[in-house]
Amino acid sequence: MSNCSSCPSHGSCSKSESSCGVQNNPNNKIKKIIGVMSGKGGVGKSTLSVLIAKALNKKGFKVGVMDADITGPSIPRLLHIKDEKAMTTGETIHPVATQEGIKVMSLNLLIEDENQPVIWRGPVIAGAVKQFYTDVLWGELDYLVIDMPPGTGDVALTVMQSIPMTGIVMISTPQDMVSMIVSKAINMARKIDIPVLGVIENMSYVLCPDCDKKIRIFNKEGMDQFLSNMDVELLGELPMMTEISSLSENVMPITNEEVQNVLEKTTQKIINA
Ligand SMILES: Nc1ncnc2c1ncn2[C@@H]1O[C@H](COP(=O)(O)OP(=O)(O)OP(=O)(O)O)[C@@H](O)[C@H]1O
Repeated sequence: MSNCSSCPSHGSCSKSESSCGVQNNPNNKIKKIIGVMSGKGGVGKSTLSVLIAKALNKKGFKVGVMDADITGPSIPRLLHIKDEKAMTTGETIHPVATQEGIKVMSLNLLIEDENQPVIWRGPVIAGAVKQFYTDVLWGELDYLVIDMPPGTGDVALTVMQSIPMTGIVMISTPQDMVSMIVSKAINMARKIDIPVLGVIENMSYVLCPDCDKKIRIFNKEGMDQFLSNMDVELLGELPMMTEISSLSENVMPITNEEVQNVLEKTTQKIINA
């Protein structure tokens, strides 16, 4: 059932209640929904979804993470809850909460063996993601961070059309092919009228362990050109580093100053969205 008063887009939406296809669960009060998207797989979407959620949680906000990457769900591992299972009562699914209180829903929290593949066709996957919005008891949240499915296909489109998103943070890496595909994702978001809050360039450089020099493997000019062509803000550049790649094994927060700066700028942008 569509319910304008409980919708995160209430007040900024041009649709009437009768023309709205979004189903809001009346038991949930979610203030803002932020998608983390790329268009290209393997660029760090899930990693950044977790880092952004943790940064918002550290600021004292109530945060949830929805793992909409149904065929490659990695959020439970990254948040150290891979052995937990979500409970269901009737048609309601209860999210699993992390130690710091972040509520999480992922297909891997519903299946017995995380190593089993999900061999479903697009519409079934899209239906599962919609259920993560309508049937999960998120309760009161300041922010729901959605780790978007990779690509700009059917599932991403359904998520973007059926969940009222406040904005999208795009993740890219400094490679020509990636920025071309990320441009498609940015154009897709704009066509559906979802604001793109900015781009995080992940794996931008490696820090020399001896002299701290930034070693850039890819051409930086290509990224500058991409940002200006797409008229999109750069939220920051993240180094390629072990502290980030070992997020699923390491429970200690990442202390690197550059990572902190990128997360601070991103969370401020989300808070002001
Ligand atoms: N800045 C970084 N430094 C080092 N490793 C990183 C960094 N960002 C991501 N990785 C690693 O790259 C791999 C892919 O990251 P991640 O799973 O977050 O990408 P994704 O875009 O969500 O992928 P998929 O599309 O498959 O879901 C992971 O092994 C992750 O640990």
